[in-house]
Amino acid sequence: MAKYTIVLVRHGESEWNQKNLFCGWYDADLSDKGVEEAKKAGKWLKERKITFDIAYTSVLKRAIKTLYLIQEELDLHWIPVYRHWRLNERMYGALQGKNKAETAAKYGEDQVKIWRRAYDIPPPELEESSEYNPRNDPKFQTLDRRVLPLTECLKNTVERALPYWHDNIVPSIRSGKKVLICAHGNSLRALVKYLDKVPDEEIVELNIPTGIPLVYELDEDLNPIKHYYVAPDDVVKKAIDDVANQGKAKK
Ligand SMILES: O=C(OP(=O)(O)O)[C@H](O)COP(=O)(O)O
Repeated sequence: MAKYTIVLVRHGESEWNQKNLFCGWYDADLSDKGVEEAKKAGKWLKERKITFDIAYTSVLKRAIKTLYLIQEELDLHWIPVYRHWRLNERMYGALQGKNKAETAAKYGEDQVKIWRRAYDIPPPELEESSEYNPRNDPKFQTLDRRVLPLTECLKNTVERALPYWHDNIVPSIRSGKKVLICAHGNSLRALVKYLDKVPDEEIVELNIPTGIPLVYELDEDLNPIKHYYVAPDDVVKKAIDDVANQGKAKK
């Protein structure tokens, strides 16, 4: 019997997802399709009578806006929302701004899969002078420069996301609050890896689609009992395959 239920949602399609660019900490907006996906996510939750007391998101607008659109569908504008950089997408290093298919054509699909999905192999670092360096971004000026990454593998993302999970999200869950987390493909892969204890070599095959709520039922020790997407299986499968195929040389 589940003691707690939490919901994870990757934001709707961003303008950079649409262009098939590595995005990471770049603050891309939602595409028109992404706005519709976010609204649909809210409708799916409403149909299932899933509601929330509190929500967590990153400091990136694609996740913040998706969360707000879900709140609108559920008429939950009033719940507390916490935004934190530790829920940001994985910092994609020097790949940020590059097209995934073109990168696969140049370096090979196997290399791109390693950069996208290997647990502990980070892409090359951003140059200090890069326009994408978070150390030059006003959003992050109050943070210690040493915590701001120039690249991350998933392992690094797990390591920086989990303190926020343990210190902020877990106490909310344990207090009985119904929690929604609206984040990113790889910051959610980090959380799923931790919750489901997915081995390093298996996390490579996990892809999370945009805008489809993923429900986790947890026991009293916060161990997952089961998880499921709220969309029809064929919709989920196609969306997951589409994410995996973004790293192919030709789409
Ligand atoms: O910014 C990104 O993720 P997001 O769209 O979930 O924020 C990445 O570009 C996702 O790319 P990936 O699926 O190749 O890891």
